[in-house]
Amino acid sequence: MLRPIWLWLTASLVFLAVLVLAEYVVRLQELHAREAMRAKQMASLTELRTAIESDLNATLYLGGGLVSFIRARPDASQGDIDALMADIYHNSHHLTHLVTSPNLVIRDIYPLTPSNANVLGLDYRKVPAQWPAVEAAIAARRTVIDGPVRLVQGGTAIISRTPVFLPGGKLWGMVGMVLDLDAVLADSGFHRLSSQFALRLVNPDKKDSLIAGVDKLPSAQFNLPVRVLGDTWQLQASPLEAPSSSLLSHAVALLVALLAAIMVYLILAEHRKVQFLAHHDTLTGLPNRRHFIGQLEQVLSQWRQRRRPFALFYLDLNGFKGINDQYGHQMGDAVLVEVAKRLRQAARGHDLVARIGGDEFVLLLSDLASTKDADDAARRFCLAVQKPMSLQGHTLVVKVAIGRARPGQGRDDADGLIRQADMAMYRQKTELTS
Ligand SMILES: Nc1nc2c(ncn2[C@@H]2O[C@H](COP(=O)(O)OP(=O)(O)OP(=O)(O)O)[C@@H](O)[C@H]2O)c(=O)[nH]1
Repeated sequence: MLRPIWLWLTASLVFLAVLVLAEYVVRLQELHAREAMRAKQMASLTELRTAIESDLNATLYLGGGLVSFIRARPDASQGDIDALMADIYHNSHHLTHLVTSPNLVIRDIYPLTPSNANVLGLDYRKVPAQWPAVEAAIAARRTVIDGPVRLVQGGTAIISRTPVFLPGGKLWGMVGMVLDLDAVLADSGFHRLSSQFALRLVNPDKKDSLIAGVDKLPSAQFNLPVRVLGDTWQLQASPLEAPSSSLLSHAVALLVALLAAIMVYLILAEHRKVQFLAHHDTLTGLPNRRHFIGQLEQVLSQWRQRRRPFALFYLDLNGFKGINDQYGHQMGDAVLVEVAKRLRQAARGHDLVARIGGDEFVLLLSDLASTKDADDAARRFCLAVQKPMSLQGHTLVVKVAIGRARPGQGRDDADGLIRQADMAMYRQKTELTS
């Protein structure tokens, strides 16, 4: 029969196994949720990157038209160039102004506002703040993006400077475009996404100098290249909200494991109860005939192999029917319980006491040193039962008859030996009565 410790052990194992499995499922779900969230974040940032790129490049490519026009018609009148500059300005969204500087001296600005009119006639070579960028663009023979710079009229801007080389290779001068960076970022959704991400736009070619966004980002989880003409900037981002692990899911996993363990414990406990009832007498709690025969068969098989001595006694109460008749059935039950208790107390550790009938008990002593031991035990059992017992306000003395079976003197199977002991008991009872 299952021992209680096994019930606890099995239930604990089930608890652990189910908990590990449930936690695995919860972790898997969390991982999926995190991956889905990351994909969503990546999609938002890619959309932002594309918006910035297309906005800036579309405007800067329009400037390319002006450069091509000058290259094709270096002798075009200022009026023609002004008309083209106006056209470009009105076809772009975020252009603050355009500048043309033949021979590196600012000649035209569109639109010509009072604030920038005073830079007309400025020679780049004489402005230390601007000359390095102009010189770099000439050396690279391509458009160089500079900025961000604070505009006199407010906001930040980026400046594109394109050197214009005539077909013979001679430098004509520069074409400059000033773009309102704040407006580009606002339209692209940069500020809107700043509520979800710590965002920054940097120029890696200039030691990660900041173009827009937060000053510092210790570990950017997203890094997207933003291509602006020939330059590549970096859009760096880290989500502001860390993915949270759901406490509720872990609590549910724990609960499921606990319920599984409780269910297994109850099923095993019920199974144990059924097993106990099948092998025990409900009144006295002693093993019943079925259990006794099973044990006796084991002892018999050892006896057959090694002749290991054992003793089997059949013990019957005398005049038990009279107790029932005189004091009632309940008193009879109490006597049976008391007898069972006394027999159990008189038995040694590995002796087996069972109740196999109304007032009939059997005793199996499987570890005997000698025949004398068996006689002593029989006496001990009889004396134990025959001591006066006080039950329900009455004092009773219950006498017993006992008989012993001796293997090797008849049928040596379990039923045969029990019958032999029964008959020996019956002989003693008849002798006592007569
Ligand atoms: N109270 C009670 N009585 C039982 C139980 N099982 C059987 N009995 C009664 O026990 C009695 C046993 O009958 P007998 O073997 O004739 O009893 P006895 O009076 O001891 O007879 P002898 O053995 O010849 O001395 C019967 O009256 C049964 O009804 C039980 O569980 N409880």
